[in-house]
Amino acid sequence: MKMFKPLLPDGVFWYRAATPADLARKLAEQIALILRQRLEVAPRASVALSGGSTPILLFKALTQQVLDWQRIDVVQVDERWVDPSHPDSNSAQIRAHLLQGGAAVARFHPLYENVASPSAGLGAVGQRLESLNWPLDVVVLGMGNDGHTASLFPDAPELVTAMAEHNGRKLAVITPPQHAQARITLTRSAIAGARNCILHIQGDDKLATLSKALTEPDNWAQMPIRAFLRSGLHIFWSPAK
Ligand SMILES: O=C1O[C@H](COP(=O)(O)O)[C@@H](O)[C@H](O)[C@H]1O
Repeated sequence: MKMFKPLLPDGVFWYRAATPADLARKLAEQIALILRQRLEVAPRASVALSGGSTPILLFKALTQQVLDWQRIDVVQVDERWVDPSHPDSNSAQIRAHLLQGGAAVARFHPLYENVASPSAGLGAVGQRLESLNWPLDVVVLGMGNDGHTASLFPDAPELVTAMAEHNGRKLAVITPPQHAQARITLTRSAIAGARNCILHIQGDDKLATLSKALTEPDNWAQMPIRAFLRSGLHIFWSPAK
């Protein structure tokens, strides 16, 4: 099993664990610590969570954390435009694995509305997010092996707008040509503006993707994750098993 640490830019922190479960525990502790510290100085604290397969163990570990959950805002990094009963729904995963037990009282802000398309739902979802205190306190990103993060896909026609650095918009609709489902995602500026940004990845394939992304840091059009591989990022990695 390879467990090397890639050569990271200055100010990028690296954590690794022996298994995905250990990694999830370590990361949940770190997120809870940040949220508790924030709650000492602010009435509420926020965490934005990714979808896909990687974060499920994290959700389960996070739900075990002792936190004043009533004062926590849970946001999605991105969502596939499917009904919450669909197995690909990222919000359904958060509901099933995180918003349980003590964490059930957290305030959840799904990036979904029961309308035909993300374009039709964008206004209502955006309005919901306006009630949050910005910037977000913690954003936990995932990464696909095509270099996408959130739903910022390399080949999406909306990518340039969603990646605009000083785009005042927090959300973008994304229609990745390779995927059947349209998406809604936090924009680069909403993610990059967060107080804490974490990348959560597992397995040698993701490590290889990360190493590739680090070779051409400015070329985010091919691998949007590159825009976030910068000082202040905390990367949590473990082998896949
Ligand atoms: O489609 C998505 O993929 C990425 C990575 O997912 P994973 O299954 O490889 O963990 C995820 O970060 C993103 O939120 C999700 O919508």
